[in-house]
Amino acid sequence: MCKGIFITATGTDVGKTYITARIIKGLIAQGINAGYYKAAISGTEFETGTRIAGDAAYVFRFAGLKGDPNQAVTTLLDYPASPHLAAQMENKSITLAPILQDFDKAASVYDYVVMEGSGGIICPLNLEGSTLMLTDVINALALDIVIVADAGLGTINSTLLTLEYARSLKINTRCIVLNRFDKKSTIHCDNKKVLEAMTGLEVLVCETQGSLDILSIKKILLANLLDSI
Ligand SMILES: Nc1ncnc2c1ncn2[C@@H]1O[C@H](COP(=O)(O)OP(=O)(O)OP(=O)(O)O)[C@@H](O)[C@H]1O
Ligand SMILES: C[C@H](N)[C@H](N)CCCCCC(=O)O
Ligand SMILES: [Mg+2]
Repeated sequence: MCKGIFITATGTDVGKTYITARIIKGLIAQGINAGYYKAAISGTEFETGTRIAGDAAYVFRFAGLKGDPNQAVTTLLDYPASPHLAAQMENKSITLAPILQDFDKAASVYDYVVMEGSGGIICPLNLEGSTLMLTDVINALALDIVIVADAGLGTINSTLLTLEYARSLKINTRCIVLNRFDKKSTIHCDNKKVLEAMTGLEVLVCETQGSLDILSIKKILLANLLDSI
């Protein structure tokens, strides 16, 4: 039975891909057949005339995943905007069914799927006709989430807002990861303490150019796997 986790963040460019890659690599190092999936990538790159889903390519390369990274993404969009807008610009319509099918396909290949979100927890995938929000996908897949947040000033507000929004939609948060964490920073260390106290969640850290230690991986994810035993 496939288990999975959804990696969201307090916004775009916060480190979802960076952390996702390290989670998958850490799981594979534990002998778990883990893989990657993303519903929509906006802001593709071109290499020798081929459109590349950059996030997926980075994760496949870093975690040593086999196959075509583009196949791990349902909708590839060129323009670096909210997926709903980037899709409109290409006359595409992002709908739920293909996402659920592609996640199930990933679940048939891997024992554990780490799904990366787009932007932050509130991200429109389609605002024309049938509205589709990223949270609709999280709920349809019944996935827990990990919230990636910057470690610095402002993260108390943005992390708690993200958490409260998830809770308002009955989405379960597994833990928080403070990214670009500097253990010498008074603010970063206090942010970790405050968020632990105010949320009751594990607050893990990843330093700049750093990784997640295996204890963190076990705290976040193996608990999921243990649930299924
Ligand atoms: N801990 C870190 N140390 C060094 N570089 C980092 C770290 N976290 C993120 N980065 C870099 O910062 C940039 C943004 O990170 P990333 O691409 O993971 O963000 P994202 O949340 O996935 O963005 P998007 O919303 O576009 O998917 C990337 O170049 C990434 O390699
Ligand atoms: C283009 C960017 N790198 C991401 N792929 C999409 C970010 C969506 C942000 C939506 C918003 O909150 O305004
Ligand atoms: Mg990303």
